[in-house]
Amino acid sequence: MKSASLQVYAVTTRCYLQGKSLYEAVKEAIAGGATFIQLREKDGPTISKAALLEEIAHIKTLCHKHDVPFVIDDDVALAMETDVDGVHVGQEDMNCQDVRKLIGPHKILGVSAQTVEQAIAAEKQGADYLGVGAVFPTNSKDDAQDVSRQMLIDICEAVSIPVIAIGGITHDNVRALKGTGIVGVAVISEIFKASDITKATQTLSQAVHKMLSDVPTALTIAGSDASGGAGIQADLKTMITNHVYGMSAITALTAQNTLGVKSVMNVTPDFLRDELDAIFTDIYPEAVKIGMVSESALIHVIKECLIHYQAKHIVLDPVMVATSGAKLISDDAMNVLQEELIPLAEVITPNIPEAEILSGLSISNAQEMEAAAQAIYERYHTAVLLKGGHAINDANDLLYDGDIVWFKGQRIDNPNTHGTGCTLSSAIAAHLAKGETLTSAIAKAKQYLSDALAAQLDLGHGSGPLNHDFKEMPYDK
Ligand SMILES: Nc1ncnc2c1ncn2[C@@H]1O[C@H](COP(=O)(O)OP(=O)(O)OP(=O)(O)O)[C@@H](O)[C@H]1O
Ligand SMILES: Cc1ncc(CO)c(N)n1
Ligand SMILES: [Mg+2]
Repeated sequence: MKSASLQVYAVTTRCYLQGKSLYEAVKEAIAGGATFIQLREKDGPTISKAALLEEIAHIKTLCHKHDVPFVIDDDVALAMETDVDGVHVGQEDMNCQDVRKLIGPHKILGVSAQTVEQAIAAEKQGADYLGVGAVFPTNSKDDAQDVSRQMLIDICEAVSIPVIAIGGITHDNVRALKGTGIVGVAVISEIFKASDITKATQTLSQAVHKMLSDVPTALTIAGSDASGGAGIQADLKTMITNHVYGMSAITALTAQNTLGVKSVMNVTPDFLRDELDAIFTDIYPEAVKIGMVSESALIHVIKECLIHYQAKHIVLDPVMVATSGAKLISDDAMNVLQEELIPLAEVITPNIPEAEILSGLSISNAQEMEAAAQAIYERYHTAVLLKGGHAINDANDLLYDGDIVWFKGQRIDNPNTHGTGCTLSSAIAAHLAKGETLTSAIAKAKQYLSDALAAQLDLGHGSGPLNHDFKEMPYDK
């Protein structure tokens, strides 16, 4: 069995067929691109044994004609009697080692798993693939246990046999499974509940192919840093090392290095619009990071384009001052940024001085960070990640989105912090592009930043850049 045959795995049900025979329904599903068929009789067969055997023989011939594997759920004896391609068993069914012995080495054995331990055990006992779920809420299986995205990722990493996801999957939500490591999805109602089964399978199949083949994409709208440690350059390095395809709309060129900013040349609003049009009409970014934008005319263009193209997962780093102390935004643009861009963002990432300006409160301890983050949140209704890099003792960042979540970090003894803010915000965007939740994107981004800082690169005469491409020495909290 090839992994490719697991891409669109159709699990049958008689619930919704309304007079159509199961054979007809399977035929339509295969015509629409189903690559695997599992016969499942949730409450036992509703037809006579003789009719069932005849139906199975019929479906088996059809599947073999189209090179589609055909297995039976639970009923090992029936699978052997009908000599189909294999069986699928759950944790409550027969032990998989015993099933493997019964069916022999050549038949397909699929196993349902909900934990890493179950997955590893099933692989050891001879499973050919794993079905993991429920990944979304579902009505098709009452006892289905919820499996988080992280659990799905952990299971895919823990085993070398192919993994498919199951449970509540539709053509609309399948994108969210991107980047988990699965090779396909199993569905019941998305296919068999449809009045046009062929069309529904085609739509699902297209969405699955897109989910499996696309690399995640992200865009940074920011300024270029000639010395490569911050801005666009930091963002693109961050995106590629976090396995996301990065694109850039440059708002300004800065002649800067680790000692400071010598001069700035903004692009024209028309040129920025051309950049954004070129990007959004071709390779659509699944997340957007916004960094340095120093003029209000540029902010207007960004706002219009983000709304026009319905941009998602916007991470706004309200860059005001460079690490070296240089001012990177005009006062007038500051106000426009606050009023026009902050409300569009999924999260904003001010450092302590920026949060003081945005909240009008002074910050000198953790309680004051919480109060300032809450004040900013209440004003703009946008989640706030208040970064603690400018605090003295630690490097704890605070997310306020109605609730408070602290992301704890140890202060790393490294004076080379040029571009930490840019790196953190683009890493968050990269993980959002991969489908992570906001809190898990922030946790992973912070870990990446800590590792890049702990790698102790020491370049330039001032506060130098991070090692975006560290390979070893992961920083252990
Ligand atoms: N010495 C350090 N050790 C560990 N983490 C740090 C250190 N300095 C900064 N950080 C972390 O780096 C991230 C960026 O925070 P910081 O407050 O430095 O942002 P910033 O001032 O916007 O950065 P930039 O100077 O690049 O604009 C945060 O997650 C912060 O906790
Ligand atoms: C271009 C650019 N963007 C952001 C920062 C913030 O550190 C910087 N120094 N330069
Ligand atoms: Mg910053």
